[in-house]
Amino acid sequence: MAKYVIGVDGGTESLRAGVFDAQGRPLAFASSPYPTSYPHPSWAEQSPEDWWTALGAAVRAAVAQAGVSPGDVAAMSVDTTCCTVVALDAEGRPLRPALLWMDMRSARQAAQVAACGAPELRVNGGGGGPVSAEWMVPKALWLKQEEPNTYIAAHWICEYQDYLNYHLTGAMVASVDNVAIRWHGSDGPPLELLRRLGMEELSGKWPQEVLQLGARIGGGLTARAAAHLGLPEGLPVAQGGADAFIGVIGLGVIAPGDMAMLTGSSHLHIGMTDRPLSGKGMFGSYRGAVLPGVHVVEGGQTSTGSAVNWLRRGLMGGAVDYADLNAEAEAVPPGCEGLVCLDHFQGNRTPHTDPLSRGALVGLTLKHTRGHVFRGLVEAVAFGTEAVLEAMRGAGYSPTSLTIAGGATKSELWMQVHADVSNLPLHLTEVPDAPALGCAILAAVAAGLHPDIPTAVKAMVRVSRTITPDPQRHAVYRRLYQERYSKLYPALRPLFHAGHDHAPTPNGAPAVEEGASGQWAAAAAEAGEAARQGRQGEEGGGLPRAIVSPSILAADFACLGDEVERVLAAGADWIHVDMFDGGAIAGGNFTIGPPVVAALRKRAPGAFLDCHLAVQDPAKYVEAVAAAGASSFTFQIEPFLDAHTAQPDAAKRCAAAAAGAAELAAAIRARGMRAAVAVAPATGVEVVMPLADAGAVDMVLFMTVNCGFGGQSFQAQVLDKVAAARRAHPSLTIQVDGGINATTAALAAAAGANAVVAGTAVFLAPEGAAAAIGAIRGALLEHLPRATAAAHAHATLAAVEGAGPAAVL
Ligand SMILES: O=C(CO)[C@@H](O)[C@H](O)COP(=O)(O)O
Repeated sequence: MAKYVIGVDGGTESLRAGVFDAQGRPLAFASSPYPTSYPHPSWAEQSPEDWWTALGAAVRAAVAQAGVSPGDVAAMSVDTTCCTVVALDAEGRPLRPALLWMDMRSARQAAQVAACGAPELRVNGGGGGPVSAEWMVPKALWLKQEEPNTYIAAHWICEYQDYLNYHLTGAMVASVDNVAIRWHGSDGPPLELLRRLGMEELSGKWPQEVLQLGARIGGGLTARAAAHLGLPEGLPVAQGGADAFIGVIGLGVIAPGDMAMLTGSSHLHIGMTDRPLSGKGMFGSYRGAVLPGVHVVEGGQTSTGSAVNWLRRGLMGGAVDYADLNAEAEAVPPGCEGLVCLDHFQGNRTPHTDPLSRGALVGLTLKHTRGHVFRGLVEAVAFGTEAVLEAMRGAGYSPTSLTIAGGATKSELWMQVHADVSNLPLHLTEVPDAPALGCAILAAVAAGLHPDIPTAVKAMVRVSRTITPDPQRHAVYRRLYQERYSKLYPALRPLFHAGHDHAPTPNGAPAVEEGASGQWAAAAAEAGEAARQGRQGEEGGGLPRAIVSPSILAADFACLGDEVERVLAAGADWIHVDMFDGGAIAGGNFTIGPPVVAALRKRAPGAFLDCHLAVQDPAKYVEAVAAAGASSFTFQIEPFLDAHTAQPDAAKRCAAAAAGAAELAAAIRARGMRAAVAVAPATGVEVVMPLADAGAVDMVLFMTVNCGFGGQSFQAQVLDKVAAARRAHPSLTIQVDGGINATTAALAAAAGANAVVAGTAVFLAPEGAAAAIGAIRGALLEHLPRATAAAHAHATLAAVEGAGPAAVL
């Protein structure tokens, strides 16, 4: 009878396969790096085909090294990074590279998800969020908003995990683990959440079947997969899950009260409980993420190993090794003779969930040595874990032990300090490769070598050592924690947040997501800059980006800053600022001037301020509006036409108006703003086309109501002008403004508008701004691709026939 099992850990940079016997003893391991990791220079992406290649190489090598015959292998299982999202066609072929878990492009979408207030969000932080850009829904929403063609074409949107299992077995299934922890799906698909985001269709793109860990997938290995791995066709494949959570099984942490602490550059705390819990400062609980009937709580620290690595490499240039640092730190008494450190070098994941928090060394004197600083950082990490545990205790979860794996197990000092600070015994297990062993356990269950996961864990995981806390040192640390460490963050928070609390990043998204490495944070910042300038989707003449710009004319002016923050958090792309001078062109309404724009810029430094000046003499305000911080300056064309009323020839009158307008547009651009021209409903499209043809403006705004007031009815006849402009300019940003809601946005998008201004429908939405923006954006995304595809076809035809853009109107 076949007696060996294969566990595969699909990590961030490589994939590692292990061959184990039914008692969990490893026979061999083999790793295979992904041949072309991060093929895209700016983002965290991976090629799914690389995963497949690496899987074949690692499994073959591990089986060969173990010296077992393929026929002696009873089953296999795979874990992968979680929230590495792929878009596939119906045959499982990737439509684009996968978005790796650490890809932070979806920071704005994460803020949008968090702001929608759906009941499925309640599991985290006692309902207070957060939602990370790492997770499935923000990433899928990013695809929908930024790459709508791919999103629409995707038959499947799923995880790295699901991709491999599909190619192994031919069955497209999801893991209960991923679905519960990162898809908001403890109780089935999060339908209300998706509805509020205007993306109900996503649940149809997800795998329809969700399997328990250890369940057999389909009919086992297909002939193609068997040939690729060198294993028998039909070999059972067991459902796996997220690497860290499968690692928890490999550590034997499955019973209520158990907690695993996975250490590396960061720390992850994953605990089991027999009842659902929710509280401030912790993630979860996730029902059944590992075992049916068991709930999982989660906490984390972003900078732990990376903080000591910063000291050794960053500060000391790697000139000292850890053995020396450990020895020097051992000689320093607990409390480091007055030095207390904060471990938030890359922000804090839990309990504070504050991406702006930072590390600190407080109480330095000239007698402190590098041994003090090293110990201070180790103590800070252990205190940080205590803060995580304290939040969990507050929610009703008190772990009885910590089972530890990863980098911290290499230092006796670290482990003892952790035990002493938390006052919990620390267990180490025999097999440090916990994720691969966790998969092997699931495979053993699928193969029938053990009847269930708890029995398999008992047979395959063994505690090799326990570190017990010292009561005296615990008492010292308890006092230090209460009197010093726990006071550091609240004291320093105002400093970390100074100048940041009001939208440090584009569109209200969090500045730096926890867990983002510098490279990815920089990429996110770069994206933010593109968002601020409204540049996405415009390069290369592609599909123009869908833009929702709430008009503050419908906001409560008594608390304008709060109102703007509210719609930014709800997912607004731009903020539309109507600056009317009270004249005829503004329908007699006198609204706001540059000082208000300056105040908004201060409050929302990263927001795109889309300023529309319905004024008789726009040139007069270019300086002041630029100085106030506007991102774009839209002026009406009518004053330029009025200046040439004496000209009887209509064509000449248009040309003269266009020349004057082009001069103004150039002055606007020279002051660093985008230039746009607006057309009243009664004004013909031919007046502004020369400006667009000459590339003199960045956007054309077709007013769908007469300027002046919000709440008017949409004038559908304007759409003929929109369609004409779109036919001539497939990639131009074309905006409509007035009477816009999800229904009229759909009409406008079908005609070719990609940007919409909506006041009443967003600020006064009874269903909330996030749902309103989501519905409007959904309408744009649904109808825009066909309009722009037709425009591209039309433009191509016109070019082939030798006609210029103006001729195709
Ligand atoms: O410029 C204007 C009106 O003149 C618009 O920006 C309105 O403020 C849009 O408001 P709703 O029609 O969406 O309420």
